[in-house]
Amino acid sequence: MNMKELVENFIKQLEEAIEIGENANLTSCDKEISNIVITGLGGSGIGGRIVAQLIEEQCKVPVVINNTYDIPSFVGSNSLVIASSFSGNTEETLMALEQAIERKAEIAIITSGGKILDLAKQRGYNHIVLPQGDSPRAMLTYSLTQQFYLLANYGIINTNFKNEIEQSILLLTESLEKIKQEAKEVAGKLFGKTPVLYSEAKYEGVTIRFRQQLNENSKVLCWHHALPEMNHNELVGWAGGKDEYAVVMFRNEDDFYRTKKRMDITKEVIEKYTDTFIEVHSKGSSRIQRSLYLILFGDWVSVYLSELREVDSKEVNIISHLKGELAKI
Ligand SMILES: O=P(O)(O)OC[C@H]1O[C@H](O)[C@H](O)[C@@H](O)[C@@H]1O
Repeated sequence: MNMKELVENFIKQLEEAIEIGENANLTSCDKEISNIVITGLGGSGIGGRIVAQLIEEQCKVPVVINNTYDIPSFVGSNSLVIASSFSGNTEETLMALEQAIERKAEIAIITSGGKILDLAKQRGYNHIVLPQGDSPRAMLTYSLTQQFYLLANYGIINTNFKNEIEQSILLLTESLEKIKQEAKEVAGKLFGKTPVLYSEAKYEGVTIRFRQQLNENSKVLCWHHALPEMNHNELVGWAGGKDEYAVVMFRNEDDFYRTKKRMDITKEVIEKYTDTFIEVHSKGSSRIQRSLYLILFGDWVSVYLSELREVDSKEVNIISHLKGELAKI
């Protein structure tokens, strides 16, 4: 499947992801979990980051997102370490996992195969197996959904997420044509420019996902930042702004009221320096729904922009080259 077909499958994947989670064979643990580390890279790390933000209101223990070889020194026998790797062979994730095992953490794994699945089976760790496929970033629906199932298994969150994902499926199905149309328009405005992506802090994971998709699918450089922090540094940097930069600001009905005002003022400031400032308003009655809405929107923008740029949205040859070079060491 090409990337466009994979993005086209987003809603279907979500349905399948629920089924996989429902049928997962998970065991509970007696330990009291005092902290959680979600470790993974790229398309497999971002699901954890987004979910960590989505559960903020009900999760009573700290959740740390880890995107590197090492794990934080606080990880110990009362930690839950969730390792997410679609291929199951990403070296950073495997090394972080080894350390978590040495520290006797509770381990849970999300993967479609590879070394990590072998390890999970050998050692009897809780694991959820995703369907085979390619491009981990096109499998986000699965890895994100399974994060919820694992967290619910350990009693970290309640099971309301299932209903929320089902509601999201309805919302996305209803909104799909509008999402695609708006995404196409936004891609047209981003074409030939450097995208700059903003959102409120609690939606930063979703904005990072958008950046990653523009990087890998559209093959463009871009950056992101979140409010209010952006107001305390980057806003000043806009003195060096120009029309070459195109801003996309995600706006959500649950953005904090003071931050909404900040967004309005930020827009007024930035519009003095660039003629492209696009506001995208999410839809949905919950944060899960709004997040999935924006993720799908961003995925479509990345595909449409790749078409305008006449690049293959799926290939990531440069990453394969990098991995090849690393394999020689
Ligand atoms: O999910 P994994 O197999 O661990 O892959 C993690 C990352 O690896 C590579 O860098 C891919 O090009 C990325 O698209 C992917 O997200």
